[in-house]
Amino acid sequence: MRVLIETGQATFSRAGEPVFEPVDLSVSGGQALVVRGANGAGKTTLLRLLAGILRPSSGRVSRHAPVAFLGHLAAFKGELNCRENLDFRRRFSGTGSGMSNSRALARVGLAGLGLRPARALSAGQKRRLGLAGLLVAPTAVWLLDEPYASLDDDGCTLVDTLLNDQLGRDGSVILSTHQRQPELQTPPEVLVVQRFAGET
Ligand SMILES: Nc1ncnc2c1ncn2[C@@H]1O[C@H](COP(=O)(O)OP(=O)(O)OP(=O)(O)O)[C@@H](O)[C@H]1O
Repeated sequence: MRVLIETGQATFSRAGEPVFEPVDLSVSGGQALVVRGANGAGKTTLLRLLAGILRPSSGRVSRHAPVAFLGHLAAFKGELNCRENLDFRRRFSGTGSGMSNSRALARVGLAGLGLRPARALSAGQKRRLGLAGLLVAPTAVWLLDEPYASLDDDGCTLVDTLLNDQLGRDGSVILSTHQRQPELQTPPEVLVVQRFAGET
């Protein structure tokens, strides 16, 4: 299977010091990678590096396919309603056509909330809207930071289903999680991010 995203000895520095020990990873279509590590180890930083939001201060990050990043805080405009946010996401991503708004909202359990401003959604509903964003603008690589956060049991099962669907389309998923191990048809690889230990 084709490699969709990879790194070679990649790290990111703040104030001249690497956040985490250099990371080598390679994820192909149909593969999932779970990123683990202690609080502050650098999981979010690594995912932002993979997304291209940050640039590596040493080593390399190579993206061979379009990526979507879903962070802790959903990147939605609070004053826009759910449908408008999904329209924005679709236009902004420029990727191929995905689900319609109404189908995506129904898929994530937000049917009937299309006209509600994003700021008026509960924490879990905001996470679900983020998932809908992945469905309206499909990409080969999903980078998900704590995708189970704020979700109820049904929401967590929904995440697992969407992950399995993505892998079934030969997409890739890289996700961080403290809460639970994803229940996937093919067991994911695990990468433990190690906080930079300093020069020895
Ligand atoms: N904008 C920033 N400015 C300065 N330091 C930052 C910034 N963002 C993160 N850090 C620091 O970088 C380190 C890694 O943070 P990061 O959020 O990547 O960790 P994490 O592994 O995702 O943590 P958690 O499990 O708590 O979510 C931490 O020490 C954090 O304080």
